[in-house]
Amino acid sequence: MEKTKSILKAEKISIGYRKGNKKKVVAENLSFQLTKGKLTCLLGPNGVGKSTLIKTIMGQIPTLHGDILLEEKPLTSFNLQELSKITSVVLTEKIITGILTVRQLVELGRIPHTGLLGRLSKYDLEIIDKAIDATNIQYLTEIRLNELSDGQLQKAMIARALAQDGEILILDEPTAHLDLVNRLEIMHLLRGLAESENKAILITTHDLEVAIETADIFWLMQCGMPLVIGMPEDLIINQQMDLLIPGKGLVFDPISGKIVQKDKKCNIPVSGPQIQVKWVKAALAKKGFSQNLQNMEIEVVGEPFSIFLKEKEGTNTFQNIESLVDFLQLHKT
Ligand SMILES: Nc1ncnc2c1ncn2[C@@H]1O[C@H](COP(=O)(O)OP(=O)(O)OP(=O)(O)O)[C@@H](O)[C@H]1O
Repeated sequence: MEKTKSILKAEKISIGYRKGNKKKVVAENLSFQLTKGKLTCLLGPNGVGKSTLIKTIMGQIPTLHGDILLEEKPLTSFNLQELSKITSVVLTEKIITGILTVRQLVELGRIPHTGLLGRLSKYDLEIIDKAIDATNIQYLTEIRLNELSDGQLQKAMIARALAQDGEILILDEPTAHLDLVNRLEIMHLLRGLAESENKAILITTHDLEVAIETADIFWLMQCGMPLVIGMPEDLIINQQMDLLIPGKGLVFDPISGKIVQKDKKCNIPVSGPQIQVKWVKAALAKKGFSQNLQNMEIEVVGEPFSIFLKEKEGTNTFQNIESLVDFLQLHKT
């Protein structure tokens, strides 16, 4: 299959749950396609239906309306074993089988190909080694799962999914319990794997900033609306990131790529080296000094770090941002 061809697509489907003859529609009019070689991130507020969409794409729950096409055929025409050869899934739930070693976990990824009691062939062992190498966990192979950190466990789970060797990899909140360094590492790893292994990778995440840095494609999901799809940078320029923030006094700041409080930008003139100016302004904005410092100017000098607060009455000098903020709070509020 060509590198950029979509492997899975849907046109105006509805998703949700059936109980008896009652339907609960979670979202409708959803159109999308998953492309090999790309990392796609599904983002949206809590409860909007991301997990429901993921479960539908995995074939765990049927659509309420319309078909999902996998390799041009309806998803419903595949049985579970066929699906597990094409789609590998990493869910958020922690695994209970903590006594397995990392290598044994990765070997489980071959079950769709070997059967539950099947022996691993030379080819299976090659695929397992490749998955371990691709996720950089060679040093962990003999460690038991209950002795791993959350970040290491997540990598082992990704290696298991890679060993399954499907063309689609789906991960539900793969960075949920991780610190910033591990979140970035996992997302860069997934981004690299999408390209080097030519997988279509779909993840759900609430980690907007890390996702902007690493994703090829965003699917933005919002209540009652079709998915908004595009490269994160295009969506930022087209002012569509605010769709992720329903009110609550927050806005997406297209300059920093972060969600910030409305009216918390600092408009006080601050001059000096770029980094120092950025953080002086950030501290003033955080403390609410956005526009209310009349007839004042701030000059920052980098070496040695000094801040000059210039007013009609004279200039005050500070050696750090904290003392500037303390002074302003005491005298200007
Ligand atoms: N098994 C189920 N039966 C009926 N309704 C369900 C079921 N599972 C989830 N829902 C409902 O579907 C809606 C969407 O839930 P879903 O878990 O898909 O949202 P989400 O976007 O993944 O949320 P979060 O970001 O909090 O994980 C919610 O109203 C939820 O209560």
